[in-house]
Amino acid sequence: MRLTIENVGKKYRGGFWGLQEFSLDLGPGILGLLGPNGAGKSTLMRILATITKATEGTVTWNGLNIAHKPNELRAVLGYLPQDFGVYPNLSAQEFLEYMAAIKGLEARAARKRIDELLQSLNLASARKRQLGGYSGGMRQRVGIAQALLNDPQLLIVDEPTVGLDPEERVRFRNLLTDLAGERIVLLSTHIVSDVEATATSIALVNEGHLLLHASPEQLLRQVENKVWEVVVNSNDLPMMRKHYMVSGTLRRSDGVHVRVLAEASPLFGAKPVPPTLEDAYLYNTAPNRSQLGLVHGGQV
Ligand SMILES: Nc1ncnc2c1ncn2[C@@H]1O[C@H](COP(=O)(O)OP(=O)(O)OP(=O)(O)O)[C@@H](O)[C@H]1O
Repeated sequence: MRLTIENVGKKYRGGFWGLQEFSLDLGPGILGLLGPNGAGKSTLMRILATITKATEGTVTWNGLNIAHKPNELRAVLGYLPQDFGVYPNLSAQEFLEYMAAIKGLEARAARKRIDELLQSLNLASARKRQLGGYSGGMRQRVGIAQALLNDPQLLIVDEPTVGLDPEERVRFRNLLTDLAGERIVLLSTHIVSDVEATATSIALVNEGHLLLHASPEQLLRQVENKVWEVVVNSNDLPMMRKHYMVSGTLRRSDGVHVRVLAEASPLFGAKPVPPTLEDAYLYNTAPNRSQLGLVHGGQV
């Protein structure tokens, strides 16, 4: 199974390009599509889900152009859009039966599949309750259930953890990991820890462009020996932020522990620390990259 995206661009009305010269070649695994709001993630996902057409470039699914032959992909596609709406007066069971009918599943096979999904998504006991009374996490699990009705080979989930509490978020990530295997899963998010926990590869997207496609390990290697920690007085924080690429701060009894991204030791007393994906994300997307090269001799 292969999804190939070649030089894809999407121009919106008014001439604005939401996506440009975007290329990726994907096989089975979980791809984390990571980028800030407005980067173009949903645009790409809508093109892949055959909801909107690319203005230029091609997407092929197992060699077939999805713009010309969308049905081959649609038959094996599961899609959880960002603005997934549920019908508040339907129960989970009714909603899934309705979605199965829309997807053209045969009724008996659909009932069996719905039973399995309600069990595996821990919704069986709530199946008869109206969706309007579900928590955010439960609603997202119903969203995933409808995306899995046809046991998709390509599963697309757009910002699935938005609005979930931390416990629900962790549960959802575990669920995605369990779902991987012999399918391509595309998970779009602006939350680094979502992809840290699940992705086999990460595509960083910014301003409509693919910045890079790499494994989490490759991303971490990129910032190895470039992350430093320095303890400063809280009054010095504004100055630190002005002159350095600060990727995090922690208040402790001895002062503020500031994580700084820099090519070389940024300050006297700065300690090298192991990088995280959050550091790598900032390294690639920060607007003011000149801060990386700043080397200061003296203490703050
Ligand atoms: N229908 C549209 N018409 C015009 N511009 C659009 C349309 N949809 C998206 N855009 C613009 O295209 C760019 C990419 O949007 P997109 O929704 O793909 O980003 P995103 O990475 O998914 O961010 P978010 O998480 O905020 O949705 C943004 O600048 C957005 O304003």
